[in-house]
Amino acid sequence: MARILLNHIYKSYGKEKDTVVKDFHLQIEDREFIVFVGPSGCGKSTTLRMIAGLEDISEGQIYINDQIMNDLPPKDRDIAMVFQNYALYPNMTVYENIAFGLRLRKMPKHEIELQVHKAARVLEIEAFLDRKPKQLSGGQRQRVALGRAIVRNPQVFLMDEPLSNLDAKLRVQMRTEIIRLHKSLGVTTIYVTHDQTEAMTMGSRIVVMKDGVIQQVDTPENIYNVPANIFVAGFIGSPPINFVTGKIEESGEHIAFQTKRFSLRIPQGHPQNAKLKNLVNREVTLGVRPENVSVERIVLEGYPDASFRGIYRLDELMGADRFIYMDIGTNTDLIARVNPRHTFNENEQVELAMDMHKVMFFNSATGQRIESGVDVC
Ligand SMILES: Nc1ncnc2c1ncn2[C@@H]1O[C@H](COP(=O)(O)OP(=O)(O)OP(=O)(O)O)[C@@H](O)[C@H]1O
Repeated sequence: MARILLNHIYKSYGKEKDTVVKDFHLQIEDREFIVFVGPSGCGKSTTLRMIAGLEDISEGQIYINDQIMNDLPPKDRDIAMVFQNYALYPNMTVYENIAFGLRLRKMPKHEIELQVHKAARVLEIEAFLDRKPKQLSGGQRQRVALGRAIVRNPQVFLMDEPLSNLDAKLRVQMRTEIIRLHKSLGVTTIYVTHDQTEAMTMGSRIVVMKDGVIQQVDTPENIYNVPANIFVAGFIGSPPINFVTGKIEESGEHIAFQTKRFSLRIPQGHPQNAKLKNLVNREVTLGVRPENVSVERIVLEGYPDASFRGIYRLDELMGADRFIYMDIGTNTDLIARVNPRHTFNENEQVELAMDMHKVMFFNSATGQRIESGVDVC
C-alpha cells in the first residue's frame, strides 16, 4: 500500500543552477500505474531518481504514505527500481541475481528459494535459473531484472525505460507482461518512457512532460481527445495530429476560421462558435486528428463551407489503417485516415471535410487549448 505525493519538486544542477525539473506536483494513488512520458532530456529520469533517493531534491518534498522521504537513503525507501540496461551482476547466475537482495536482508535460505522460484514461475524464467546473464536474450535479462524487483516485495516499483533495449515484437510482449504483473501484484508503479505508444497502452494516468515542466496529467483517453496544449496534442498520436494556423473572423451570423486556402464557417449555436467568438482577429491553430478528416465530400448539415481541396501526395499503410498525405497549400501536409479500398492517383484533387465536433483550437501564441472562449491552463 503506497500513496506518493510529489510536492512542488524542483531539481537544479551545477554552478549555473540549471533547473531541469520545475514545480513538479503530483499525487499518486495506491496501486496506480503512472507513466511519465516526454522527449529526451525533459526530466523524467531525474524525477524518478529523486523518488528513488538516487538524486537530491533541490526544493519540495516527497512523501510516501505521509512519511517524508527527502533525507531517507534509497535502501530505506522500500522501493525497487528496474533500469533500461538491466543492471544484472554478470558473474552471478540468474538465481543468485534474483536472490541477491534477499540475502542482504538475511532472509532464511529456504524462504529465499521459495521467493526466487515463485518470481521465476510468474516470469517464466525457471528454466534459466542456472545461467549467467550473458547466456540470455535481452527479453530474458529484463525478466530477471523484474524478478529481482518483485522478490523484494516493495511498496513502490520505479521503472526507467525498461523495454527500450528490446526489439519491437518483444517490447509489445513485455509491455503486456508488465501490465499483467501490475494487475496481479497491485504495487504502485511509476514507469518512465519516451515512447507515446507505451505510455498510452500502459498508464492508468499519464504525466506528459516538456523542459522539466508537467504539461498535463490525465487518462490516456483525455490526453488524446482533450490535450491541454499544442505540445501534448502533437506529442501523442500516430500519425500525428494535423495543425493548421488561421485567423478568426466574424461574418454576419458566422464565425470563420480563415486560412489562405480555405474558410471554415461555424454558425451561431455550434459549440465551437462559442469557443472562438472572443478571439476575433486573433491567430489560432486548428488541430484535427487524421481519423476526423474525411476525403469524401460531405456537406455536413449547417456547414456548407466545412470542406476544402487538397492534392493527393502519398499513401501509408499502418496495420489495417491507411493514411493519405495531402498538400493543402500550408507548409505541412494534411493527413487523413481513409478506407483501405479507396485508391487515389498521383496529384489527384480531393475534397476534404473535417468533423467540426472533433476539431480542436489552440491559442497560437500561448499554445493552450481554447475551451469555452478561454485558454485551458
Ligand atoms: N548529473 C547531471 N548534471 C547536470 N545535468 C544533468 C545531470 N543529469 C541530468 N542532467 C540534465 O537534466 C536534464 C533532464 O535529464 P533526464 O535524464 O531527467 O531526462 P529524461 O527526460 O529522462 O531524458 P531521456 O529520455 O533522454 O532519458 C537533461 O537536460 C540532462 O542533461
